[in-house]
Amino acid sequence: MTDPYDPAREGAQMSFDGRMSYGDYLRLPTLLDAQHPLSDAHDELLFIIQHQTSELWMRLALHELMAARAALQGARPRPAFKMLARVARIFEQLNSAWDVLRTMTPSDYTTFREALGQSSGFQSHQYRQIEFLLGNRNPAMLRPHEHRPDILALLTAELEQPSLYDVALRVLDVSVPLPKEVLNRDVRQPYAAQESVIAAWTEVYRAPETHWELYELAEKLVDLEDYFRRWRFNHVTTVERVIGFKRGTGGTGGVSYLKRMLEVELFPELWHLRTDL
Ligand code: HEM
Ligand SMILES: N[C@@H](CC(=O)c1ccccc1NC=O)C(=O)O
Repeated sequence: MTDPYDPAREGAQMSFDGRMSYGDYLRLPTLLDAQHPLSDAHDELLFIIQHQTSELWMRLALHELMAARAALQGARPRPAFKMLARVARIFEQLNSAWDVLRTMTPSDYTTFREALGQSSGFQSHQYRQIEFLLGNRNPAMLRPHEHRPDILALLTAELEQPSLYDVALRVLDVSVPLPKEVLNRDVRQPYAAQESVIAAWTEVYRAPETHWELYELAEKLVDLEDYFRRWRFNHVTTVERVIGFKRGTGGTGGVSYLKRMLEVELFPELWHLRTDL
């Protein structure tokens, strides 16, 4: 009879006394001690893990987006393209995650919804920072964070900086000059589409071979927004499936609020230019 396989014979490390192990490096004790359901409902753990994993992916998305913006500001477009492509994939990951959550029926959710009180994804500061960074800016969204000066400071600092799209427009301006009002706008305020910007991006799309990097930048942004729109759509559809037209725990109209958010255009001119190309 042969001995059972022992990975130690081929060198697998088996002793972690005084050595950093997998769990040490990944801080698993902290990570796996952060799930505290407030009810006895079976599905509450799914709900918690779904949100915690989403927040982890959002953390990575922010890391990539901030680096991509810095790379564009530093005239390093190629590393920025790589990071933007990764962010689109992160959103794809978040999109697939809805398939797991959708296994929770309205009957399952009502067993613990009351335990959530007035908490809601509406108060996700990382989500709000992603929106602000991409260019969907509304200072009113700072208010739910007023009780947390540290988070408020992060979000306010984000509003003070040009958004990813503001930076993309400055890159565009180097080859296709834009009006001063576009470049010197108050970056804290919501962005409104401009005819002059449509005209500038149209030049890029009419001659991709002349403006190859701008063309690539534009398509990376469109790709990212495409995935982001799918996330919003998956969210609102799941919400309607699970709570119908009830008001949200965060106090908004629920589905009506989320449907309104479907109309947001992050990089409006990149979509508008296509009609007359
Ligand atoms: C059964 C599952 C879910 C339900 C019923 C639900 C419901 C809602 C509702 C009704 C709102 C509107 C705000 C309010 O009044 O509460 C909202 C906002 C939000 N939810 Fe969810 N949600 C679910 C899952 C998720 C998941 C998995 C995430 C991932 C992080 C998420 C993130 C958000 C975010 C970021 C907002 C703010 C959106 C914005 O302001 O544009 N939600 N959700
Ligand atoms: N707004 C949801 C509650 C909810 O989904 C939620 C609650 C706490 C933490 C995250 C949540 N997810 C997204 O909004 C509701 O109205 O049922």
